[in-house]
Amino acid sequence: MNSHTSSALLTTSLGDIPLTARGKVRDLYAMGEELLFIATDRISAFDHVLGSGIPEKGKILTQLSHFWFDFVADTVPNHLLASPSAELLAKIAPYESQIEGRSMLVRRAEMFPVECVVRGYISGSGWKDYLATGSVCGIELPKGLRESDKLPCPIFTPAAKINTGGHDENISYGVMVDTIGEHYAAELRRLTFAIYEKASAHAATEGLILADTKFEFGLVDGKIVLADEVLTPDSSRYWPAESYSPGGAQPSFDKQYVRDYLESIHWNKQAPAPSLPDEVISKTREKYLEAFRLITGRSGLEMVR
Ligand SMILES: N#Cc1c(N)ncnc1-c1cnn(Cc2cccc(F)c2)c1
Repeated sequence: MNSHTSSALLTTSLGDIPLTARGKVRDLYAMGEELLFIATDRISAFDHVLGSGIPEKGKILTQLSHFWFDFVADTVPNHLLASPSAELLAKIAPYESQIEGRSMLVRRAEMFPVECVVRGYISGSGWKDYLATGSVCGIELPKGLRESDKLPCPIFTPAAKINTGGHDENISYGVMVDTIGEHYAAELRRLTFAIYEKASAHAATEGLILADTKFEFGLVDGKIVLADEVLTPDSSRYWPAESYSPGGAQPSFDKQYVRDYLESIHWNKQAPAPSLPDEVISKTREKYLEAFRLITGRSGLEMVR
């Protein structure tokens, strides 16, 4: 066990602000209409939270979300709280040093129960569905695609949120319409493509392929807002363009060291997730910092907000 073992990463509450949701690597605390969205240093791989955290991962990914929320602000409003209440600020003040830079104060939104996934390349669950059916989410694709091939045009491949912590389930656009109605389904699809177009173009200028990404939207005062984290390596597949080679899985920009290590120890995924050697931790941290520098153009981890 090293200093970043998972036991040091789990907090159950922030004072009297109740924990309202816990993901693999994110925690959400709620105080009325204001939420505290905390990105932890936890890292998951192969759907398991590992026994070690990556120092500053939460801060790096939060600052990336801030950057991207601002970058696409002219395309879609977001859930960030412009002015948190004095009461909430007072409540979190004792924890500021623990959560500084890796927390977002956001407005409670009525979240759509759909993950809005857009794919510019065929990979992951999309590749599995394509192999099985020749299509993804009911969208028929050209025959003969190789894994990681660039698609003729980006596709919208929504997924239904599965609250049990399992995999979200790919659904057709028609099912999405049945779930949230034609108006919202069409608008979320339009926004998803518009954000992806802007973000993938920016990533490409920095030598990064944004292969796919997942957005979550909600309603605040009846208006659609972009919520959750956005365009982070945890919600997106980023590939280094210089090593792009279709015909197989691409190296993950941020998690390849972790994946290679887990493969090297022949980790049995039914066994408890192992801790990581310090070298894997430090190299992985460097990859997150590199993504931050490339995407934001900022040399250091100075806060965006
Ligand atoms: N963002 C946001 C949000 C919002 N602005 N209003 C209401 N609900 C949510 C909300 C609910 N679940 N999640 C995902 C999630 C799960 C687990 C931990 C997390 F930190 C985050 C996001």
